Amino acid sequence: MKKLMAANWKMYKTVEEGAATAAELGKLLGGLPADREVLVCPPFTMLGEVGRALETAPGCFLGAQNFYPARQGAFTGEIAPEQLLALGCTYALAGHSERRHVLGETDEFVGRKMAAGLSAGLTMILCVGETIEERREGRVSEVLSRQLRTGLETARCAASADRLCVAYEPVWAIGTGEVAGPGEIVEAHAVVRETLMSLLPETGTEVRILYGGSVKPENAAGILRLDNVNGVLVGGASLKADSFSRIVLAQ
Ligand SMILES: O=C(CO)COP(=O)(O)O
Repeated sequence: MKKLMAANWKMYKTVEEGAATAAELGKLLGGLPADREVLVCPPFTMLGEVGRALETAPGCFLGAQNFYPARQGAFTGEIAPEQLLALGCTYALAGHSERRHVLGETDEFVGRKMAAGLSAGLTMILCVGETIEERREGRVSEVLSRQLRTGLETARCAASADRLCVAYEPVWAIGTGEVAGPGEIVEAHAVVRETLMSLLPETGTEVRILYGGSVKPENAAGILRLDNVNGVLVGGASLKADSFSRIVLAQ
């Protein structure tokens, strides 16, 4: 199973800055090891330019951070999965903690996005993770299995392992510099794996599970060696080509 090294640029960069970072990244990743794949999820505005800059970089894919779960229609300000595919996107995120907690997306809405994205032909990354309060209350596995169950409920029939990934991103580790400890990551990824195996008995063992939350060049190699860690989803440290390429190549 190839490790997926994913960048989430969130709401950062102008078109020019994004294109320049992607071009630099393409050069730095010339010798991408055979067991790694790279994904860049920039803001909508620069999908075309970033896609073009990464076109010649082998093993690099383009992803969207979000979309609206409908084919087309009167949804002012929204973007459809088909419009992303037409721009060269093959991946998209759903259920990121910032969308759940800042933008109020519910488990049910995340489930609709998973179903719409998968049936349109995108590879979907379902993001799950507990808040610090939920962890203190001992509710990590309850929260993760609920988010996975509702996220995949309507999407299950369309979810083949090669077009589904899960990202475990503890909310308290995102953008805080406080990376989860190895024990916490292994435990949470085991819960995700078990839940996937019960929801998708045929393919649950093959779904890649990424870790996200304060991944840096200094801690990436250690995280990537942990059980059931099949890649990383990187925010802040993915914004500079140099630091993201060091994460991508970390051994
Ligand atoms: O939210 C994240 C990736 O989706 C993680 O962000 P940071 O790497 O900045 O903690």
